[in-house]
Amino acid sequence: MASFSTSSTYCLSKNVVFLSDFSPLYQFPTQSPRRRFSKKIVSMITQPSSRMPATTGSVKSWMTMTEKLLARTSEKLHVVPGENLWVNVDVLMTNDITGPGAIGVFKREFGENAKVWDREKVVVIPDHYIFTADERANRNVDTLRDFCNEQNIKYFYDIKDLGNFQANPDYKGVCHIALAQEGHCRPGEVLVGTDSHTCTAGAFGQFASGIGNTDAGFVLGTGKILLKVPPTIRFVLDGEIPNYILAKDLILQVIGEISVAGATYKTMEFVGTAVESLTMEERITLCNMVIEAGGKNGVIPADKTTYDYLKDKTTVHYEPVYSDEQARFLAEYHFDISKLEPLVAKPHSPGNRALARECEDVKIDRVYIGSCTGGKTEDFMAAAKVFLASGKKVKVPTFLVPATQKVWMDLYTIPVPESGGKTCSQIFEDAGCGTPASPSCGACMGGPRDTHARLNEPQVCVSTTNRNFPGRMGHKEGQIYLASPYTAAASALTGHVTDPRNFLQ
Ligand SMILES: CC(C)[C@H](C(=O)O)[C@@H](O)C(=O)O
Repeated sequence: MASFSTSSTYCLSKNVVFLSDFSPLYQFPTQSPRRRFSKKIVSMITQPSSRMPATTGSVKSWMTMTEKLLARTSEKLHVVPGENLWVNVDVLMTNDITGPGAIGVFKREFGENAKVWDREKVVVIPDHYIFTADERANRNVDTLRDFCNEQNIKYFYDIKDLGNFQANPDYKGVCHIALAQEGHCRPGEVLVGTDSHTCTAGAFGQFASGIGNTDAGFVLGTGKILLKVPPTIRFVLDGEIPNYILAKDLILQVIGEISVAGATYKTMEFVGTAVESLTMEERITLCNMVIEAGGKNGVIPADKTTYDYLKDKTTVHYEPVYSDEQARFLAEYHFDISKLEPLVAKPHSPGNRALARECEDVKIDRVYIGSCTGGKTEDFMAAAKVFLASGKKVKVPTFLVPATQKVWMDLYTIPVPESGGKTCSQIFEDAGCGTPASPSCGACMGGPRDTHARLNEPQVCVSTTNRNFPGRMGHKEGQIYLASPYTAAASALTGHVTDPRNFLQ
């Protein structure tokens, strides 16, 4: 278990309560690396069960949200942490990096002519290495296209004209944000994807988790996945959020507290008045980074904010679930967010938390605003607010990579509050930033050498992305400071890591 710092530097009246011990149940099964799917198992789990779970008995069993989500989707009345379940998947997402591998497993195990279990539940989103001349990267997108055509996949967000993303109306961009914007994230459901940041969708009150290609190949064939029920750690974030703090600060605070292994194979459930006050895009940021603490999934109870966001995005009926008041949590952490200060994660770990104001001697070479974590409309609005408040120009190259086409469009059309009607794009131009680039994961994960904004030199970058491991954005000696869009914009204006309060107060 992580060590729990009680340092007052972070000014939080926090306490940690350990509520129960499930530890003997976390043993991972060992598997042969060349496991092949047994025909018997496949047919056993794909046949409808003739035996319904018992409904008699007077003992009420309390469950957490995640336990309820997994119980419902495995057709059980009650589940406990550590239990292995065959879960029915509502949505399987794959992208251009992992999709070809998952398709390969599916074909190998189910046969060249096999059909996916449900053509409307597979969502295929090219987004990572798109705007590149790299032949292997281009081939990956072609592989996705061939498969989607062959299988008649309903939701394939294709791109053919790499020279002009706008000529591709189907193309969306970063998969986790596209999933949300296109209405594939719904409370009460199970969404899995071949990308570790699939946990993002937990913001909608659903079970969402990244899976490997072997599991994805199996899901493609059967619609089922074998999951061990994770125990839940509850994070209670209370207090009014100061106007210089964003969800990125909240999650950096949490990861800094519990470490990058502090939630390994556990659910991170976020509640409290601060969480309730977050917009959907901010909730997305919070859940997006639970994997950086090892979390199996992150989850936020659905509420009016969720339902309002979904109103014009889906007509699918969904049923939210909530943790019982008496549910058993592995531990509970309490944070008073009103006292939080802007944070960064220093190189080379998302858990390397520091106060932005304590890093102001760090000279930087560039700033990157983009990715599933920090490339949403509200992230750019936040950066624009800082540029607007300063009235100054950036001192270092500042790269802007909108997550999706919709975000890109928003930058050119939505007026920034209190700007006299200016859009983000105008404010960025006035501040001397780069032009918003074609939507994709861009340089967040490095990518081929010709990727826009890739770190090709051993430079220091302040970034709104989610990972700062060595080599993550390209160069293995690059240094990445993870930060909120406020802190990233403030740092761009000074050329040093900078606390945004220098401009926002
Ligand atoms: C491409 C994918 C395998 C990878 C992940 O799973 O996390 C990427 O999205 C990332 O953020 O590092």
